Amino acid sequence: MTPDTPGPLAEATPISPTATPAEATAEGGSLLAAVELRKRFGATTALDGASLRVAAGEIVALMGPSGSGKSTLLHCLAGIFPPDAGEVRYGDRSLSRMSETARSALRRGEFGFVFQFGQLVPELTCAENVALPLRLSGVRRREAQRRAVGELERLAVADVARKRPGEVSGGQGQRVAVARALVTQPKVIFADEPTGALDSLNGEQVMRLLTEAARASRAAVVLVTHDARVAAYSDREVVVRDGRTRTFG
Ligand SMILES: Nc1ncnc2c1ncn2[C@@H]1O[C@H](COP(=O)(O)OP(=O)(O)OP(=O)(O)O)[C@@H](O)[C@H]1O
Repeated sequence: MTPDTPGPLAEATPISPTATPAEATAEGGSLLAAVELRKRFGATTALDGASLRVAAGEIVALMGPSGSGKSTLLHCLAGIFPPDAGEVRYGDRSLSRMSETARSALRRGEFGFVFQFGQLVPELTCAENVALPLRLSGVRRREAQRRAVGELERLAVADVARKRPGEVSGGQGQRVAVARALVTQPKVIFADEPTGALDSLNGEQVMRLLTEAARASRAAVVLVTHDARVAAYSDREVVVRDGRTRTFG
């Protein structure tokens, strides 16, 4: 973004807190909440009392120095690994009290993921990659393919539907990954450095498409980034430092 370009928030559609789906809202109106999370890896303390609340439809950027615990917080929030202490709540459910089967059903059904590298299956076409989460949820092949192509159109990469990930550019591949994260209409999208491997123009495009699509489907986004231009697409920035969150939203 050039300095004279209006910031992305200027043209973003404001979100309404009343859009929160009542059935998935914890006390205090948050969809997802981390309370006093602690996590160690051997002698390293990754999280040291990190807390965060995310409202339905809200886009939150986690920022902070390298090694401060951002990715660990994102992984705990997504139920990918458990905290040693503290609690993650999704609506009125505690992730730590759920079985691993229930947690993975939650991840498949309600969450979407976008990472920096290597997330597309190289043997499948881009459309098949986007259709994959639907197929895993039992959607029939033809319907999954139809919805995948629709999602690729929304991300302006329908032309790569039949190509394999190795045949598309980094920016196109990342849009395909965003399409795959959105195709199940998740309530929360977790994105860890989603533009980290892209140049700034492609990074801006991916962020614009990701946030527009998330707002259109009222999905919340939890985003880890080092880049202030990427964080500018969020509604709120939370700084993680030494395993602690500096704000509690
Ligand atoms: N699987 C792991 N095994 C051992 N140590 C880990 C593991 N994952 C994270 N850590 C350590 O925990 C701390 C927090 O790591 P984390 O990846 O959460 O930080 P980060 O803020 O996301 O960093 P970066 O911005 O560099 O990606 C670091 O000291 C890291 O080395």
